[in-house]
Amino acid sequence: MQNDPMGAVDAMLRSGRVADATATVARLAAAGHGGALFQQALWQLQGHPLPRDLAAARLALRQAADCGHGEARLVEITLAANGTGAAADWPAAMRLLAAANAAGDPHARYLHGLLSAMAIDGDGHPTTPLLVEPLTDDRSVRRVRGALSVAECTHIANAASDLLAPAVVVDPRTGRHVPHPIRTSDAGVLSPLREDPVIRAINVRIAALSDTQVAQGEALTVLRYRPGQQFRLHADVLPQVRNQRVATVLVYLNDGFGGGETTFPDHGLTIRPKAGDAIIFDNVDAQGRPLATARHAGEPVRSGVKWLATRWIRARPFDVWTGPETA
Ligand SMILES: O=C(O)CCC(=O)C(=O)O
Ligand SMILES: [Fe+2]
Repeated sequence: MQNDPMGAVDAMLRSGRVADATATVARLAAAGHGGALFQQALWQLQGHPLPRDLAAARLALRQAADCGHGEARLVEITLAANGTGAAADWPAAMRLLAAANAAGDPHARYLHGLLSAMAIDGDGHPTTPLLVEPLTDDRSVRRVRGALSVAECTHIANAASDLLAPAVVVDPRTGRHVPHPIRTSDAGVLSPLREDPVIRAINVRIAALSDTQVAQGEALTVLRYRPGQQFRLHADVLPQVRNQRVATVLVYLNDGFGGGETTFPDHGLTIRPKAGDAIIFDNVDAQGRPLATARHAGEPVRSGVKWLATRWIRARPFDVWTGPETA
């Protein structure tokens, strides 16, 4: 136990001694223990058991990284790129990534490889315009073929794979979780902690494709549909929110499965998923009123597994930490 003070902290948490655990971590962090600094940063990012303090988390990560804590270094790179706890600083994130790569970190090397294959400038913005093809006469549904590479699609699916959970809603009568009536797929949300520079650059690309700012996007959500699973006919607009979902970008992460088409019945439109293709559609009209014709469905998957990433885009910048319901 003496050699592994963080093991003792785990034991305290398991036995419900939360105050002891936070006090021990605070003491170790003040003494410059990398693992404790990293733990403190994670708690400050999650907002429990410590209050959320994104700027303090960044400081703790910096100190942990200086102690040679490899995971802290990777999280610091992620947050520097996506602007958590400080303004987004792509060049700084790239310098930190290059240093981690030079120090032999295999994950940094992998991320660096994916980023090197992207056509992006020194701020992580796409340099080559992608062709946006209208799929409806009113141009409210559009497609960009090959918006993402196969390697990028695989990276997104892998980044969410340990987060995937069945869709549930709370039954107002019993208070129990019951299966979601509309969507039966599993989902995982790539919060800023998971929005590494590769995913950040993809979110910036999605913003460019949809002519929006990256800050308007909700966290990228990955959906996985197994045979029989579907997203029944629905609209993406939310009831009673001030900051409405004005547009949606879907990216198909794979293909080769049976079924799983995206349909817009009011447009008579059926889209066959192809890995890397992005579908962009408006959920509201020019006055900001919900567009009835934006109703759409993910048809049941008949065979194989369908993977998709969704970015719901708000009218104004959206704080991903406060969650979709409170915005
Ligand atoms: O799976 C699909 O094709 C549709 C997904 C969808 O409607 C959504 O993510 O909002
Ligand atoms: Fe949808």
